[in-house]
Amino acid sequence: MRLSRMITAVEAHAEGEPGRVITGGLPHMPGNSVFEKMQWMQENLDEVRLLMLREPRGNPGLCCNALVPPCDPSADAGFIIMEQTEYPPMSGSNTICVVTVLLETGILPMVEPVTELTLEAPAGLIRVRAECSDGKVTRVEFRNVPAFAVHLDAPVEVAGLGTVTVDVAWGGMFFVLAEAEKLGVSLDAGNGAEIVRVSEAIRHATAEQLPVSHPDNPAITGPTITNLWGAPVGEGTHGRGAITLSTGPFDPARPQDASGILDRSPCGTGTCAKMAVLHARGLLGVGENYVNAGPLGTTFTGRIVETTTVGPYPAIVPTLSGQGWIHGTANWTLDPTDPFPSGYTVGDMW
Ligand SMILES: O=C(O)[C@H]1NCC[C@@H]1O
Repeated sequence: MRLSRMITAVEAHAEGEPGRVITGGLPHMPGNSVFEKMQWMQENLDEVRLLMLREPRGNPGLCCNALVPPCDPSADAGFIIMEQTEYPPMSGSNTICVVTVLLETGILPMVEPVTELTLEAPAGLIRVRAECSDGKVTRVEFRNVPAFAVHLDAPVEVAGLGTVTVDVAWGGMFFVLAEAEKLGVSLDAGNGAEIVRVSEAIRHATAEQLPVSHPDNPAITGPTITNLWGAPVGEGTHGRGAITLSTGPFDPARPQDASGILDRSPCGTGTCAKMAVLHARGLLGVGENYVNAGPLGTTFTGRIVETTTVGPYPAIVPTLSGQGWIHGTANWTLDPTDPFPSGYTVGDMW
């Protein structure tokens, strides 16, 4: 066997959303922060993201993370997040997967009943409190980067839909948010194909008409991801969301061919963006919980712990919690003669 790559990974999911964690096999990535390492990877090693996320080693619904040494001396580990069309600066489900893998495989020591640690994400330092019992991480709560709304009730012209009223908010990624009922879109998981088509059209139009960038890091732009939200349906929940991740480019001339995938979890950064919008509208206060349900009925619990500002925007500091589960380990390899060194996609499911 000849190998040009051998990548070890632990397969995990957070409330249903898969987040593969690469634990070995990648070269040193230079940079003075995990954000810079992420930029280096994007420019020099993007084939690894494609290799891991595309077929035959991946699928449209997969997210992936690379563990990297942190640059900030106060951090215990660093991680670069990879999704189908971007390197998100932060991600809730991926943070939960990374913490679960770090502690349940012994990369970092687990202390029961609570392990406290700090991760360096591309978006910054993330303080984590993991509840642990009998060697299992039973809940991961993290203090997210500050979340804020940039646009509230902004009109966007969307091909095929007309004028759509949207919010644009940052929760670790830049989201465009719209109310599903006003669009006549059912949030039932069985309606996933329509949710994805409508969401991609809205995201594309919003990115063109209302482009945004992060005041503290203008290299972070968006919106790149969509949150169609609705009224709660499950007991003890406060809201419901269907988050669409793009899986390919959007062609405005062929909106019916839009390719995207629903987050299987309630989406941690999407929940934080929604909380920032609710807070900006005076509908969610400091100390209040927001339990958000995703397409599988699983939940993430958000909580506003304090307020702050980011550039010109009033912001909230949210915590977010949920659980992750390891469901496999893998040694992914690449034969130097493999004709698909970056994997492949086929239009039937991408
Ligand atoms: O939980 C989250 O924040 C994410 N899940 C997949 C897309 C986002 O990164």
